[in-house]
Amino acid sequence: MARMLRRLRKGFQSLTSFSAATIQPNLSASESSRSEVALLSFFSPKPRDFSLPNSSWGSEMMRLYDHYNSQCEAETEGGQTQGSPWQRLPSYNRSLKYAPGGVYLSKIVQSKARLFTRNIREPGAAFEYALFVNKGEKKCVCIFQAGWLLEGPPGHVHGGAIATMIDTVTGTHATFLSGPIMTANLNIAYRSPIPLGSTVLIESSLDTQEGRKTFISCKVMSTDGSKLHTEATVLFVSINVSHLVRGG
Ligand SMILES: CCCCCCCC/C=C\CCCCCCCC(=O)SCCNC(=O)CCNC(=O)[C@H](O)C(C)(C)COP(=O)(O)OP(=O)(O)OC[C@H]1O[C@@H](n2cnc3c(N)ncnc32)[C@H](O)[C@@H]1OP(=O)(O)O
Repeated sequence: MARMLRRLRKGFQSLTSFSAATIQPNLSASESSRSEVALLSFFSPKPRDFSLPNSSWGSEMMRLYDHYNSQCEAETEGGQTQGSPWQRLPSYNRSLKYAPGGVYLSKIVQSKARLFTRNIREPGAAFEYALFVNKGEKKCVCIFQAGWLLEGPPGHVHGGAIATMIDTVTGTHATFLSGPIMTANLNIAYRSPIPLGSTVLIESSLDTQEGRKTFISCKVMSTDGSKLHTEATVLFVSINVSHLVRGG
């Protein structure tokens, strides 16, 4: 049990200690990002980072990725990091890779467990997204391209898929700010439908932290900011990681 808890804690801690990707000097940011993925998958034993660009990303997704990624802290040749409040958060297909599960999960289920938003293999089919956190302003921006498997109303994104992305972005943001949390309350107002295949911005901002409670607001908008698609308020409650192992 103590070993399980140590592994869970390690997973949460790693969320706040990522360093931004190093950009190769002779390539454009997009070329560099794409080649980084290819190289990683061939030579690195590291798990795949799903928030790096892939061939399914459209031009708007790439433009926004390059825009935010260029503002992130970069490692200099001396191994120092340049002071920038922005940081790109990597994203893996297991929420906590080493979490052994609770008494309520069999070993078979746990070994097959995959993060909901990262479990469809075909690039571009479902949730394509990358998150950037601004430590100074305590806000987080996600660029999200909604694939064809997320259809709800004809030609538009399912409300449950939008809720999933809001929970994912604000939940990651709350974890970054407050450590291990669970969503206690999620209120959503759907203002205008999101066309399937489009790229949108999801902005998460901290409202208040009161004891164990972290209150976050979230907006889903068109990339030029002219259209509000969805807004939400979310309450997260800090938990002791043993809450997850014991099954609540
Ligand atoms: C899971 C963590 C994710 C980490 C990410 C890791 C790295 C990143 C990797 C990948 C990114 C993906 C990120 C995804 C994130 C998704 C997160 C989810 O979707 S979580 C699943 C859905 N949520 C549940 O299943 C909760 C079920 N509920 C519970 O377990 C409990 O009710 C809990 C923990 C929420 C609270 O239980 P208590 O016993 O610990 O605490 P009490 O005393 O009830 O509440 C504490 C305070 O909060 C208020 N509170 C609690 N629930 C409330 C509610 N529903 N509405 C309003 N207030 C509430 C209470 O009134 C109290 O306030 P007063 O201190 O008295 O002021």
